[in-house]
Amino acid sequence: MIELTDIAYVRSGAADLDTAVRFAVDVVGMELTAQEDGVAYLRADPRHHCLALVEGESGVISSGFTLRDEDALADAETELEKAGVTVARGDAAAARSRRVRDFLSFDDPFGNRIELVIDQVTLTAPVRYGREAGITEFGHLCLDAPDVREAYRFWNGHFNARVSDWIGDWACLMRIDPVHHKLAVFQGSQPGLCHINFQVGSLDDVMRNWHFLEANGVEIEMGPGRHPQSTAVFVYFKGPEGITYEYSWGVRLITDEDAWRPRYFDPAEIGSIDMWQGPTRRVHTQPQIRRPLGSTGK
Ligand SMILES: O=C(O)c1cccc(O)c1O
Ligand SMILES: [Fe+2]
Repeated sequence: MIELTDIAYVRSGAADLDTAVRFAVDVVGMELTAQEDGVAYLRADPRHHCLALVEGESGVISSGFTLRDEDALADAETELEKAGVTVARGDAAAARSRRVRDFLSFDDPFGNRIELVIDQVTLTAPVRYGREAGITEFGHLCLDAPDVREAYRFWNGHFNARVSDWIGDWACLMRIDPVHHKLAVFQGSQPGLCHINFQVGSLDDVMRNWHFLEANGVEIEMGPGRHPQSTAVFVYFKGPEGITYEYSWGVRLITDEDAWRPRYFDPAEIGSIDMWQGPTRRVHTQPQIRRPLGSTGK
């Protein structure tokens, strides 16, 4: 069993890097921590970055998760290879580019590129948020897969991911620590990034951000609303390069592991995604860039 200790980052291609960076800083409110070799690093909390925008073809490149140490990394490599998963070690330049000491990459059964990293760099300076959006941390990442049940078998079979709630066969919300979910898989025809979530400090932040987004002509994909699963109040919006962002506040913590029973919500029932029953627009997905394993492509 491979123990994911946290989410680390999303790495994503940007055909128009400057526009994507401007949006991430001026609209989403992240800090641009560095920009070099065609990669822009954005952070929302002490992690060096939780979003790396890589100049080039548009689309998600990989999603990173942290492991405890190098023994855990070596064990993960063995376990995945035993299960028939093709795994590649990152080279020094690729690790440096990710601001991690070492990492492995592999594809999930659907082609989502996953990276397991150790020693992601932490920055000690206070985050200089690009805007006062109230962001407190990188909250969760959500992948697409054509078969959500199969995706759960993968994540639960090899990793410490446990389902917190199902939304039919449409979505699986998984926890790797007490936070209701840090990883989710949504049904989609292709592998890809469904959305990236940032937690904000208060309900007021969600609502202020919603007004800010509307006033600045940003496309609201859904919300403000309240998810019945995590009980978080949310708003989804669309940024450049097909990236959907979510702000949310009030995520449920599952503190008694053994007492929690995953619920099953029917996506066809009213209120199953948004208890406030707001209009449901399709959450946009950023497709996965398919690259041969080992070619980290920066
Ligand atoms: O927070 C949630 O519960 C949630 C539910 C459905 C979809 C999401 O993106 C969520 O974050
Ligand atoms: Fe979400």
